[in-house]
Amino acid sequence: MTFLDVSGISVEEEGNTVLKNISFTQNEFQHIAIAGETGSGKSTLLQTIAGLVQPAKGNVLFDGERVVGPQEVLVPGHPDIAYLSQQYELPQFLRVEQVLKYANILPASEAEKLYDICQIKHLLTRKTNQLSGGEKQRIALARLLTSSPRLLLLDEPFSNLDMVHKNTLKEVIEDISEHLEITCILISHDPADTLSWAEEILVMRNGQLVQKGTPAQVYYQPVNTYVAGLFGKYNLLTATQAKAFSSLKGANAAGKRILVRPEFLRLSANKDEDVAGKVKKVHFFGSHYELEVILGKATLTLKTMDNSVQAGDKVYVTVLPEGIWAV
Ligand SMILES: Nc1ncnc2c1ncn2[C@@H]1O[C@H](COP(=O)(O)OP(=O)(O)OP(=O)(O)O)[C@@H](O)[C@H]1O
Repeated sequence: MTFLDVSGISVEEEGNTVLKNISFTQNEFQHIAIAGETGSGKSTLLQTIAGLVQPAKGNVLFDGERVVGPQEVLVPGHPDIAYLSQQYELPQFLRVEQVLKYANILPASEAEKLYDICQIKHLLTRKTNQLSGGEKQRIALARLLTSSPRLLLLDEPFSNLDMVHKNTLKEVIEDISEHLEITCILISHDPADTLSWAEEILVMRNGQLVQKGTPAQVYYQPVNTYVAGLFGKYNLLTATQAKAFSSLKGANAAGKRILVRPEFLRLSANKDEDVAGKVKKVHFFGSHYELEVILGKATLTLKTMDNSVQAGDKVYVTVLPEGIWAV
Protein backbone atom coordinates (compact mmCIF):
# COMPACT_ATOMS: atom_id res chain seq x y z
CA MET A 1 0.00 0.00 0.00
CA THR A 2 1.26 3.49 -0.85
CA PHE A 3 2.31 5.41 2.26
CA LEU A 4 1.00 8.76 0.97
CA ASP A 5 -1.10 9.14 -2.14
CA VAL A 6 -2.07 12.69 -3.10
CA SER A 7 -4.40 12.61 -6.08
CA GLY A 8 -5.94 15.45 -8.04
CA ILE A 9 -5.90 17.97 -5.18
CA SER A 10 -7.38 21.39 -5.94
CA VAL A 11 -7.90 24.08 -3.32
CA GLU A 12 -9.96 27.27 -3.59
CA GLU A 13 -9.44 30.19 -1.21
CA GLU A 14 -11.67 33.28 -1.43
CA GLY A 15 -12.64 32.47 -5.00
CA ASN A 16 -9.04 31.89 -6.14
CA THR A 17 -7.63 28.56 -7.17
CA VAL A 18 -4.63 28.11 -4.89
CA LEU A 19 -3.82 24.50 -5.85
CA LYS A 20 -4.65 22.93 -9.19
CA ASN A 21 -4.83 19.19 -9.68
CA ILE A 22 -1.77 18.16 -7.66
CA SER A 23 -0.88 14.47 -7.65
CA PHE A 24 2.11 12.61 -6.29
CA THR A 25 2.92 9.63 -4.11
CA GLN A 26 5.45 9.11 -1.33
CA ASN A 27 6.89 5.84 -0.07
CA GLU A 28 7.56 5.41 3.62
CA PHE A 29 10.94 7.00 4.53
CA GLN A 30 11.30 8.61 1.10
CA HIS A 31 12.67 12.16 1.40
CA ILE A 32 10.48 14.56 -0.59
CA ALA A 33 11.19 18.29 -0.83
CA ILE A 34 8.91 20.98 -2.23
CA ALA A 35 10.39 24.04 -3.95
CA GLY A 36 8.73 27.01 -5.60
CA GLU A 37 8.55 30.78 -5.55
CA THR A 38 6.71 32.55 -2.76
CA GLY A 39 2.93 32.19 -3.10
CA SER A 40 3.19 29.13 -5.35
CA GLY A 41 1.09 27.00 -2.97
CA LYS A 42 3.70 24.99 -1.07
CA SER A 43 2.31 25.63 2.43
CA THR A 44 -1.27 25.11 1.28
CA LEU A 45 -0.25 21.73 -0.15
CA LEU A 46 1.33 20.61 3.15
CA GLN A 47 -1.65 21.90 5.12
CA THR A 48 -4.02 19.98 2.84
CA ILE A 49 -2.00 16.79 3.35
CA ALA A 50 -2.17 17.36 7.11
CA GLY A 51 -5.97 17.71 6.97
CA LEU A 52 -5.84 21.40 7.93
CA VAL A 53 -7.11 22.80 4.61
CA GLN A 54 -10.19 21.51 2.82
CA PRO A 55 -9.58 20.48 -0.80
CA ALA A 56 -12.28 21.42 -3.32
CA LYS A 57 -11.33 18.38 -5.39
CA GLY A 58 -9.16 15.31 -4.98
CA ASN A 59 -8.08 13.10 -2.11
CA VAL A 60 -5.18 12.56 0.22
CA LEU A 61 -4.78 8.92 1.19
CA PHE A 62 -2.50 8.15 4.12
CA ASP A 63 -1.82 4.42 4.52
CA GLY A 64 -4.82 3.80 2.27
CA GLU A 65 -7.23 5.91 4.33
CA ARG A 66 -8.59 9.28 3.29
CA VAL A 67 -7.34 12.25 5.30
CA VAL A 68 -10.49 14.19 6.12
CA GLY A 69 -10.55 17.96 5.73
CA PRO A 70 -11.31 20.52 8.47
CA GLN A 71 -14.90 20.97 7.26
CA GLU A 72 -15.60 17.30 7.94
CA VAL A 73 -14.35 16.94 11.53
CA LEU A 74 -14.55 18.78 14.83
CA VAL A 75 -10.79 18.79 15.48
CA PRO A 76 -8.83 19.26 12.24
CA GLY A 77 -5.67 17.31 11.56
CA HIS A 78 -4.62 13.69 11.34
CA PRO A 79 -3.15 11.96 14.43
CA ASP A 80 -0.27 10.41 12.46
CA ILE A 81 0.64 13.55 10.50
CA ALA A 82 2.45 16.50 12.12
CA TYR A 83 2.81 19.89 10.44
CA LEU A 84 5.52 22.27 11.66
CA SER A 85 4.26 25.64 10.56
CA GLN A 86 6.41 28.66 9.70
CA GLN A 87 4.51 30.50 12.44
CA TYR A 88 4.91 27.98 15.25
CA GLU A 89 4.45 29.38 18.73
CA LEU A 90 5.61 28.23 22.14
CA PRO A 91 3.67 29.17 25.27
CA GLN A 92 5.36 32.15 26.92
CA PHE A 93 7.27 32.09 30.23
CA LEU A 94 6.98 28.34 30.84
CA ARG A 95 9.99 26.11 31.33
CA VAL A 96 10.76 23.98 28.28
CA GLU A 97 10.17 20.78 30.26
CA GLN A 98 6.67 22.02 31.19
CA VAL A 99 5.87 22.79 27.55
CA LEU A 100 6.98 19.33 26.53
CA LYS A 101 5.33 17.56 29.47
CA TYR A 102 1.88 18.87 28.51
CA ALA A 103 2.20 17.53 24.97
CA ASN A 104 4.05 14.32 25.75
CA ILE A 105 2.38 10.91 25.51
CA LEU A 106 5.63 8.98 25.26
CA PRO A 107 7.15 6.77 27.98
CA ALA A 108 10.04 8.53 29.79
CA SER A 109 12.82 6.62 28.00
CA GLU A 110 11.42 7.44 24.55
CA ALA A 111 10.90 11.08 25.46
CA GLU A 112 14.52 11.18 26.64
CA LYS A 113 15.66 9.75 23.30
CA LEU A 114 13.55 12.31 21.42
CA TYR A 115 15.00 15.24 23.39
CA ASP A 116 18.45 13.85 22.72
CA ILE A 117 17.81 13.61 18.97
CA CYS A 118 16.36 17.14 18.90
CA GLN A 119 19.45 18.37 20.81
CA ILE A 120 17.39 20.14 23.48
CA LYS A 121 18.29 18.20 26.66
CA HIS A 122 20.41 21.09 27.93
CA LEU A 123 17.47 23.50 27.47
CA LEU A 124 14.81 21.69 29.52
CA THR A 125 15.02 23.94 32.57
CA ARG A 126 15.14 27.19 30.57
CA LYS A 127 12.11 29.43 30.16
CA THR A 128 10.71 29.75 26.63
CA ASN A 129 11.53 33.46 26.56
CA GLN A 130 15.23 32.64 27.18
CA LEU A 131 15.79 30.76 23.93
CA SER A 132 17.29 31.62 20.55
CA GLY A 133 15.23 31.18 17.37
CA GLY A 134 17.01 27.96 16.49
CA GLU A 135 16.46 26.52 19.97
CA LYS A 136 12.75 27.45 19.88
CA GLN A 137 12.47 25.77 16.50
CA ARG A 138 13.92 22.50 17.83
CA ILE A 139 11.63 22.60 20.88
CA ALA A 140 8.59 23.21 18.67
CA LEU A 141 9.70 20.22 16.63
CA ALA A 142 10.23 18.03 19.71
CA ARG A 143 6.79 19.05 20.98
CA LEU A 144 5.22 17.92 17.70
CA LEU A 145 7.15 14.67 17.77
CA THR A 146 5.92 13.75 21.24
CA SER A 147 2.65 12.77 19.56
CA SER A 148 4.58 10.05 17.63
CA PRO A 149 3.61 11.06 14.10
CA ARG A 150 4.58 8.85 11.16
CA LEU A 151 4.67 11.70 8.65
CA LEU A 152 6.31 15.03 9.46
CA LEU A 153 5.64 18.05 7.26
CA LEU A 154 8.28 20.74 7.67
CA ASP A 155 7.35 24.18 6.31
CA GLU A 156 10.50 26.28 5.79
CA PRO A 157 12.13 25.03 9.00
CA PHE A 158 15.46 26.69 8.19
CA SER A 159 14.24 30.21 7.47
CA ASN A 160 15.71 32.82 9.83
CA LEU A 161 18.33 30.42 11.21
CA ASP A 162 22.04 31.18 11.14
CA MET A 163 24.42 28.59 9.70
CA VAL A 164 25.17 26.96 13.08
CA HIS A 165 21.52 26.49 14.08
CA LYS A 166 20.64 25.47 10.55
CA ASN A 167 23.27 22.74 10.54
CA THR A 168 22.10 21.51 13.95
CA LEU A 169 18.51 21.36 12.70
CA LYS A 170 19.64 19.51 9.57
CA GLU A 171 21.33 16.89 11.76
CA VAL A 172 18.15 16.66 13.85
CA ILE A 173 16.00 16.11 10.75
CA GLU A 174 18.36 13.38 9.51
CA ASP A 175 18.24 11.69 12.93
CA ILE A 176 14.45 11.95 13.12
CA SER A 177 14.05 9.96 9.91
CA GLU A 178 16.70 7.44 10.84
CA HIS A 179 16.19 6.82 14.56
CA LEU A 180 12.50 7.65 15.05
CA GLU A 181 11.43 6.15 11.70
CA ILE A 182 9.45 9.20 10.67
CA THR A 183 8.91 10.10 7.00
CA CYS A 184 9.42 13.76 6.11
CA ILE A 185 8.34 16.27 3.48
CA LEU A 186 10.33 19.50 3.55
CA ILE A 187 9.69 22.91 2.05
CA SER A 188 12.71 25.10 1.58
CA HIS A 189 13.64 28.09 -0.57
CA ASP A 190 17.31 27.21 -0.40
CA PRO A 191 18.55 24.74 -3.04
CA ALA A 192 21.40 23.78 -0.72
CA ASP A 193 18.79 22.34 1.69
CA THR A 194 16.69 20.47 -0.83
CA LEU A 195 19.22 19.18 -3.39
CA SER A 196 21.42 17.48 -0.81
CA TRP A 197 18.59 15.99 1.26
CA ALA A 198 15.76 15.00 -1.06
CA GLU A 199 15.29 11.87 -3.12
CA GLU A 200 12.51 13.57 -5.04
CA ILE A 201 11.74 17.26 -5.51
CA LEU A 202 8.33 18.69 -6.40
CA VAL A 203 8.48 22.10 -8.03
CA MET A 204 5.41 24.33 -7.72
CA ARG A 205 4.36 27.43 -9.59
CA ASN A 206 0.97 29.21 -9.46
CA GLY A 207 -0.56 26.31 -7.56
CA GLN A 208 0.57 23.73 -10.09
CA LEU A 209 3.19 21.03 -10.04
CA VAL A 210 5.54 22.01 -12.86
CA GLN A 211 8.23 19.37 -12.39
CA LYS A 212 8.74 16.27 -10.28
CA GLY A 213 12.12 14.59 -10.34
CA THR A 214 15.33 13.69 -8.61
CA PRO A 215 17.58 16.53 -7.44
CA ALA A 216 19.87 15.88 -10.44
CA GLN A 217 16.92 16.08 -12.85
CA VAL A 218 15.56 19.38 -11.56
CA TYR A 219 19.08 20.82 -11.40
CA TYR A 220 20.53 19.61 -14.72
CA GLN A 221 17.36 18.98 -16.72
CA PRO A 222 14.86 21.64 -15.61
CA VAL A 223 11.67 21.82 -17.67
CA ASN A 224 12.07 25.58 -17.99
CA THR A 225 14.11 28.56 -16.79
CA TYR A 226 11.79 29.04 -13.78
CA VAL A 227 12.82 25.64 -12.41
CA ALA A 228 16.45 26.23 -13.40
CA GLY A 229 16.51 29.53 -11.49
CA LEU A 230 15.16 28.01 -8.27
CA PHE A 231 18.17 25.72 -7.96
CA GLY A 232 21.04 28.06 -8.78
CA LYS A 233 22.66 30.17 -11.41
CA TYR A 234 22.59 29.14 -15.04
CA ASN A 235 23.67 30.43 -18.45
CA LEU A 236 21.45 30.45 -21.52
CA LEU A 237 23.08 30.26 -24.93
CA THR A 238 21.26 30.89 -28.18
CA ALA A 239 21.95 28.40 -30.99
CA THR A 240 24.36 30.92 -32.57
CA GLN A 241 26.23 31.53 -29.31
CA ALA A 242 26.46 27.77 -28.72
CA LYS A 243 27.96 27.20 -32.19
CA ALA A 244 30.92 29.41 -31.27
CA PHE A 245 32.10 26.68 -28.85
CA SER A 246 33.94 23.95 -30.70
CA SER A 247 32.87 21.44 -28.03
CA LEU A 248 29.19 22.11 -28.87
CA LYS A 249 29.50 21.82 -32.67
CA GLY A 250 27.58 18.53 -32.72
CA ALA A 251 24.94 19.64 -30.20
CA ASN A 252 21.41 19.79 -31.59
CA ALA A 253 19.05 21.83 -29.43
CA ALA A 254 16.26 21.74 -32.05
CA GLY A 255 15.89 25.50 -32.07
CA LYS A 256 15.81 25.74 -28.27
CA ARG A 257 18.27 27.60 -26.08
CA ILE A 258 21.06 25.74 -24.36
CA LEU A 259 21.23 25.86 -20.59
CA VAL A 260 24.62 25.41 -18.94
CA ARG A 261 25.30 25.58 -15.21
CA PRO A 262 28.37 27.69 -14.31
CA GLU A 263 30.39 24.62 -13.29
CA PHE A 264 30.19 23.26 -16.85
CA LEU A 265 31.96 26.30 -18.27
CA ARG A 266 35.72 26.04 -17.93
CA LEU A 267 38.66 28.34 -18.41
CA SER A 268 40.83 26.93 -21.14
CA ALA A 269 44.35 27.39 -22.48
CA ASN A 270 43.32 26.40 -26.00
CA LYS A 271 43.37 29.72 -27.87
CA ASP A 272 42.68 28.06 -31.22
CA GLU A 273 39.60 26.06 -30.28
CA ASP A 274 37.91 27.98 -27.47
CA VAL A 275 36.05 31.28 -27.20
CA ALA A 276 37.87 34.41 -26.07
CA GLY A 277 36.24 36.59 -23.46
CA LYS A 278 36.96 39.32 -20.93
CA VAL A 279 36.48 38.93 -17.19
CA LYS A 280 34.00 41.54 -15.96
CA LYS A 281 33.88 40.63 -12.27
CA VAL A 282 35.32 38.07 -9.86
CA HIS A 283 33.21 37.00 -6.84
CA PHE A 284 34.74 35.01 -3.99
CA PHE A 285 32.49 32.29 -2.49
CA GLY A 286 34.93 30.54 -0.16
CA SER A 287 34.82 27.14 -1.86
CA HIS A 288 35.20 28.66 -5.35
CA TYR A 289 35.25 31.84 -7.42
CA GLU A 290 32.46 32.92 -9.69
CA LEU A 291 33.51 34.88 -12.76
CA GLU A 292 31.32 37.03 -14.94
CA VAL A 293 32.85 36.75 -18.39
CA ILE A 294 31.84 38.83 -21.40
CA LEU A 295 31.74 36.64 -24.50
CA GLY A 296 30.53 38.66 -27.48
CA LYS A 297 27.09 40.00 -26.54
CA ALA A 298 26.59 37.56 -23.69
CA THR A 299 27.81 37.73 -20.10
CA LEU A 300 28.26 34.22 -18.77
CA THR A 301 28.83 33.00 -15.24
CA LEU A 302 31.61 30.50 -14.69
CA LYS A 303 32.76 28.69 -11.57
CA THR A 304 36.45 28.13 -10.98
CA MET A 305 38.99 27.35 -8.25
CA ASP A 306 41.58 29.43 -10.11
CA ASN A 307 42.50 32.32 -7.81
CA SER A 308 44.78 34.05 -10.33
CA VAL A 309 42.03 35.49 -12.52
CA GLN A 310 41.23 39.18 -12.18
CA ALA A 311 38.66 41.58 -13.60
CA GLY A 312 39.84 42.81 -17.00
CA ASP A 313 41.79 39.62 -17.86
CA LYS A 314 41.42 38.06 -21.28
CA VAL A 315 40.43 34.40 -20.91
CA TYR A 316 39.39 31.46 -23.10
CA VAL A 317 36.26 29.54 -22.24
CA THR A 318 35.03 26.08 -23.15
CA VAL A 319 31.76 24.26 -22.43
CA LEU A 320 31.71 20.67 -21.22
CA PRO A 321 29.15 19.07 -23.55
CA GLU A 322 27.90 16.64 -20.87
CA GLY A 323 26.57 19.66 -18.94
CA ILE A 324 24.25 21.13 -21.56
CA TRP A 325 20.45 20.96 -21.64
CA ALA A 326 18.01 22.41 -24.18
CA VAL A 327 15.16 24.52 -22.81
N1 LIG B 1 -6.57 31.21 3.68
C1 LIG B 1 -6.28 31.84 2.53
N2 LIG B 1 -7.10 32.76 2.03
C2 LIG B 1 -6.82 33.39 0.87
N3 LIG B 1 -5.73 33.16 0.12
C3 LIG B 1 -4.87 32.24 0.58
C4 LIG B 1 -5.07 31.53 1.81
N4 LIG B 1 -4.04 30.68 2.00
C5 LIG B 1 -3.22 30.87 0.96
N5 LIG B 1 -3.71 31.79 0.10
C6 LIG B 1 -3.07 32.25 -1.14
O1 LIG B 1 -2.66 31.09 -1.84
C7 LIG B 1 -1.43 31.28 -2.49
C8 LIG B 1 -0.45 30.22 -2.05
O2 LIG B 1 -0.08 30.45 -0.71
P1 LIG B 1 0.94 29.50 0.06
O3 LIG B 1 1.15 30.10 1.43
O4 LIG B 1 0.47 28.10 -0.01
O5 LIG B 1 2.26 29.69 -0.83
P2 LIG B 1 3.76 29.31 -0.49
O6 LIG B 1 4.32 28.76 -1.74
O7 LIG B 1 3.83 28.45 0.72
O8 LIG B 1 4.39 30.73 -0.20
P3 LIG B 1 5.60 31.14 0.79
O9 LIG B 1 6.83 30.52 0.21
O10 LIG B 1 5.60 32.62 0.72
O11 LIG B 1 5.27 30.61 2.16
C9 LIG B 1 -1.00 32.70 -2.16
O12 LIG B 1 -1.36 33.54 -3.24
C10 LIG B 1 -1.79 33.02 -0.91
O13 LIG B 1 -2.04 34.40 -0.82
